[in-house]
Amino acid sequence: MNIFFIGAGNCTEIILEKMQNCIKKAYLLDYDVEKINFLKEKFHFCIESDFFISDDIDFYVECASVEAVKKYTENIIRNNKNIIILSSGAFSDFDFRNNVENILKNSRSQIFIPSGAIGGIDIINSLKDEINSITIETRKPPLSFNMINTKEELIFYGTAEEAIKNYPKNINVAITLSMAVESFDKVKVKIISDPKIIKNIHKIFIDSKAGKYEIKIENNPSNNPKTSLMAPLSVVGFLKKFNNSIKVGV
Ligand SMILES: NC(=O)C1=CN([C@@H]2O[C@H](COP(=O)(O)OP(=O)(O)OC[C@H]3O[C@@H](n4cnc5c(N)ncnc54)[C@H](O)[C@@H]3O)[C@@H](O)[C@H]2O)C=CC1
Ligand SMILES: O=C([O-])CC(=O)C(=O)O
Repeated sequence: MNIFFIGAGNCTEIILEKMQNCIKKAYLLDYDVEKINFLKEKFHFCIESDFFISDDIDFYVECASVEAVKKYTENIIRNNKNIIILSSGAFSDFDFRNNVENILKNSRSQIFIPSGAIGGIDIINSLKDEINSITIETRKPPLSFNMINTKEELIFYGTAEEAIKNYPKNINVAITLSMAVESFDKVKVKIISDPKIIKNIHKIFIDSKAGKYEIKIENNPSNNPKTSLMAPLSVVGFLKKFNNSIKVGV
């Protein structure tokens, strides 16, 4: 499999590590050359690259930033290529979302938004219109927010759209939930900076006509304290099962 990675940071390193037996060529794009050089040293199949489109590439994988998603997605889907997007926060921008949806009407591309650092998307996919409200409470150590508070602090309460504007590297999960439920009004977000914890904890509360659901996720952080290890692992899980004939949990 040949993969073009947008972003050569923490998540890309974890995906490369876990997929090294399945990847033939990994093209790396990053404006930080040191990150690229580090990964080239570590994995012989990595190639530094400017952005390009080619039939040689099986998947584009974005592990960079909301800004990078906005910069590269249009070109990828106009050229009928598939992309996996971790910085799902980009979809909180109505104009971007609308443009992407219009292009996809005449494209063979598929955009895959992995469950990332959370779970419960299967419940939302099943219930959809039955859902009244979703709340996500995200609790991370102060370092994730570049804070040094010594007492627990509620640093945000509001909509998913406002949350990602304020915390673009910490709360993509709220936009993933909004995309799953196809509504940007139903998801409310609480963000807490908590000095007592060392994990990234997400609690998701779903109130629906079919029942009530509470999901608690206690993620170990990766080398980037903002990012839970499960986020890149969700991309690995997706890539490994993409070609399976039996798909579980769809
Ligand atoms: N959907 C989810 O559940 C989650 C999403 N994320 C998101 O995944 C993304 C990657 O996370 P990490 O690997 O931990 O971050 P990281 O900061 O370690 O790596 C990102 C890399 O992308 C590069 N980059 C950013 N914008 C770029 C651009 N426009 N052009 C070229 N290079 C660019 C940076 O220089 C950096 O090397 C982040 O946006 C993060 O917020 C993280 C955790 C969970
Ligand atoms: O990794 C996490 O726990 C969540 C995260 O950073 C995000 O959604 O952007």
